[in-house]
Parts: sequence; C-alpha cells; structure tokens
Amino acid sequence: MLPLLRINRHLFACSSLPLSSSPPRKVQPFCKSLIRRLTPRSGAMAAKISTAAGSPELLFRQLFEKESSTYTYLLADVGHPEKPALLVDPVDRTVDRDLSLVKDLGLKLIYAMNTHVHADHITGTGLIKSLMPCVESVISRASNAKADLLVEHGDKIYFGNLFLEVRATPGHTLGCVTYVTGDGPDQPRPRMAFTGDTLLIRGCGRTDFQGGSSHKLYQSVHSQIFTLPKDTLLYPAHDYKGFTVSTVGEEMLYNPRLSKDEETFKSIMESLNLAYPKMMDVAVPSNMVCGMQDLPAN
Ligand SMILES: N[C@@H](CCC(=O)N[C@@H](CSS)C(=O)NCC(=O)O)C(=O)O
Repeated sequence: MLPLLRINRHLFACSSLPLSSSPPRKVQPFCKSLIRRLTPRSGAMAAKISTAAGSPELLFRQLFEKESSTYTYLLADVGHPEKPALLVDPVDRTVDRDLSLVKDLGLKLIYAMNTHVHADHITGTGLIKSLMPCVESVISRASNAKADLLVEHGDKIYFGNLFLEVRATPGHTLGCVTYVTGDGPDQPRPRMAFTGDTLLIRGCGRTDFQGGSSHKLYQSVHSQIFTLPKDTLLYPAHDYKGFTVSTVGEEMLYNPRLSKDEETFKSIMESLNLAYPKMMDVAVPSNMVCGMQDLPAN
C-alpha cells in the first residue's frame, strides 16, 4: 500500500471540491426510475455536461494487473472540454499507475466503477477516493455493497457526451453487471461491453460462491450479452491465457462453455473444481465497502 502514497494528491485534485475541506461522502441511494441518466453530482461538472460542447470522442485504454490477471479499463470523452473519464475495475496495486496515466492524458476522473464485488483482489476504488475525493465510486445496488452510486439495470452512466448502459448479468455473483457503451448516433461503433467476470474470453466466471448460479449466468449471457450486435467488442475483467479482447459473434461460436445448451453448461460448471481465490477472505469484505476501510487517513 505505501508506494501508492507517493502520488501527489494535488496533481489529481478536482477544481469543484477542494481536497482539504471535502466532507466525508455519504452513500446516497438514487431515486428509482425506469431509465435513469446518471451524471456527476458536482455542480459545475453536471451543469457543463447538460449543455456539453464538442463531439464525443472516446479515448480507451486497457490496463493489466498481473498478480490477479485483472484488466482495468480507462474511458474518457476527449471531445468534451473537461475530458471526463472513468475507470472500470481498478485494482489497489495499480492505482498509482492508473492515476498517473489519467494525469498525463489531462483527463478529469469522475467515476471509479466496479462490475461486481471481486473475490480475488482489492478494488482500487477506495484508494482512488482517498486521493481524489471528488471521484464517485460505482457498483450495482444488487451487490449490496456500499458506494457513492448504486446502479441498476437500464441506468445510463454519462461521462461527457458518452455513456455506459448498465445491464444486470448475475450468475458469477448476485450483483454482477456488464457496462455497455451507448446505443446512439454519437456513441462509439462497434459497441464495447465490459463484462467483468460474467463472460471471459473462451470462458466465464465461476459460479460456486457469492450467490453464484450457473443457471443465472447462462441466462444473463444469452439474454444480455449474446443479444448485442455480433461485432460488439468484449472486454472481460480477467484473462489467464493472454487474450485481450473478443467479440459477441466469436464467443457465441467458440466459447467452450456458453456456446453449449444450458444443461451441458451446468455440468461443465459443476466439474470445474477450482481452488478458492487466495485473497478471498480479505478481498470480499474490503470490496463490500469498495475498498474504503483501513485506508490511510487523508
Ligand atoms: N487463482 C486465482 C483465482 C482464479 C479464479 O477463481 N478466477 C475467477 C475469477 S476471480 S473470483 C473465475 O471465475 N475463474 C473462472 C475460471 O474458469 O477460471 C486466485 O487465487 O486469485
């Protein structure tokens, strides 16, 4: 943890919320509605987004954490004057690298998002918030974890003029979601889906703990991911074989688990016999509060 403290907090400070006087953030549930448009809560940013100038232009980076074989994704709208950015599934060990990149690229990080409560590593969300209190943590309401924003199926998470759509994809855990780039004239093509551990390249997340269910995972993938356009790019939270990206069409054909019928899939999942993740007993409690406990005092 200590090396992370080397980050110069002022380099990442938000203009709208001074670090020194920022109050502790409360987890405030959002009002429920059918489709909610989530924009940052800091007044200046939200006001600019609603009348945002500039054509949306996606900046995208795939980042890797080698001890847990985790991918973190950086997305930003660099067509927007403030270059608002978000991180999907940051890892505590690589927060300094990720924030340095954010700074180098002149981005304004607004969200640190999780696809689910990870069992194999500690999320970087807590450390990011300790360094940049204006960044809002995001996780699904169904995960029962604490975060600034608790998202639900159908929500749209805006960063500048780009957005991610939230799709509930339970099965690996009860609260797993897949974040999909928007469907609209100004949104990136092909679409991109950040599948967490729901769908891995030629594999999928295990279903033997944290409310896992092979029935739910199968239904989630077939109803929420395999129904996306076939050229949709798939970006998982892990890869253990060196793959970086796949497509919906490719996984529908070649995924050795999910291209099968549901009964075959269930018997494959029952016979995986995987050892429990080494960090599970530490990672799950920490990730239930988005890594916000036991952090060095600000
Ligand atoms: N050996 C690793 C954990 C490996 C593992 O269980 N990976 C999970 C995702 S992280 S909970 C998984 O779902 N794997 C599916 C598979 O088919 O491998 C460790 O000890 O951390």
